[in-house]
Amino acid sequence: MAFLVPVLIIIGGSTMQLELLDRLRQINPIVFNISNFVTVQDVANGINAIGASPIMSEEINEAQEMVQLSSAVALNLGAFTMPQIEQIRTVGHLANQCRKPLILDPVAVGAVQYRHNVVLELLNDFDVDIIRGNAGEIAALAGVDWHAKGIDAGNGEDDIAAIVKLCAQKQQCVVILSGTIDVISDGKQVVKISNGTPLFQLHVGSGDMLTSIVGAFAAVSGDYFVAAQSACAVFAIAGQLVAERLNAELPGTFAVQLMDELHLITVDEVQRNLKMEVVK
Ligand SMILES: Nc1ncnc2c1ncn2[C@@H]1O[C@H](COP(=O)(O)OP(=O)(O)OP(=O)(O)O)[C@@H](O)[C@H]1O
Ligand SMILES: Cc1ncsc1CCO
Ligand SMILES: [Mg+2]
Repeated sequence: MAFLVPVLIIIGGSTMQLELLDRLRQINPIVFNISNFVTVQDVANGINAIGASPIMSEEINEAQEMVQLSSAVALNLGAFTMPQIEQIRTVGHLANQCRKPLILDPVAVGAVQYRHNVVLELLNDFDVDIIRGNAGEIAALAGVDWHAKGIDAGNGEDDIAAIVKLCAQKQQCVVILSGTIDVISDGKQVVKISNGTPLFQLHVGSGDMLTSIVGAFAAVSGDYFVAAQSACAVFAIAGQLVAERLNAELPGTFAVQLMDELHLITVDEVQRNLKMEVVK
């Protein structure tokens, strides 16, 4: 087994464990995803590229085996149908029973009331460990007014750090609000990561990829707040490194090179580029 050099970045009492990236690549954890049909391929390849192992299923009869063989479970609610909700509910319960980290991506709950209602019911049914959404989605789950636009974040006036913290307190889990700045809270502390590139917004499914990569980091860390921060840093910096090499807005090239960069990015590159602050 290769020697792991611990890289701890401590900013104002919050700890970022960048060596989780190396641990993830050594362990190659299986992440079970309930994906959406729009971005399933990107999600599978994103998990693979970073160094984990994806598996997808829509069949309730294999839910138990799927949860048992995986080290984390990511539920993406991007395009569910009613029969699938029964599978999602079963998988959520099984993940709790088997103590597997459970990550939720509440796609478009800020824009579609039906989805919002379904997601709130599910959140009452089982415990999620990490929620990852954009501002429109996290504001909706926090109960804050926001003008979400379909799957996109939309606009709002409120302080996003306060929204993430409120959402984390309300849902009693770690919450990631991704966007120009990723804001992460466990309900007490709030951390901001200001890496990334606007090119992420030109690739549908960037957020879905991040959600499942958060699952891969949670699979190799007992601390979900730290896992969430590390995943956000690695993903945003991977995109940023690609954008810095491009000399025009090239969404197709960005998507292809993002996959390459997820595979190539090192702890050292993350450490050198990280822009992180603890919110007081
Ligand atoms: N303007 C931006 N500048 C820098 N990084 C960005 C910007 N917008 C998004 N990102 C990054 O893009 C990634 C995906 O987050 P985003 O909030 O766009 O997800 P999303 O809205 O759920 O996307 P999708 O619906 O396409 O899956 C995150 O790593 C985030 O940091
Ligand atoms: C475009 C789209 N519609 C439902 S899910 C999805 C992908 C982003 O989550
Ligand atoms: Mg999304």
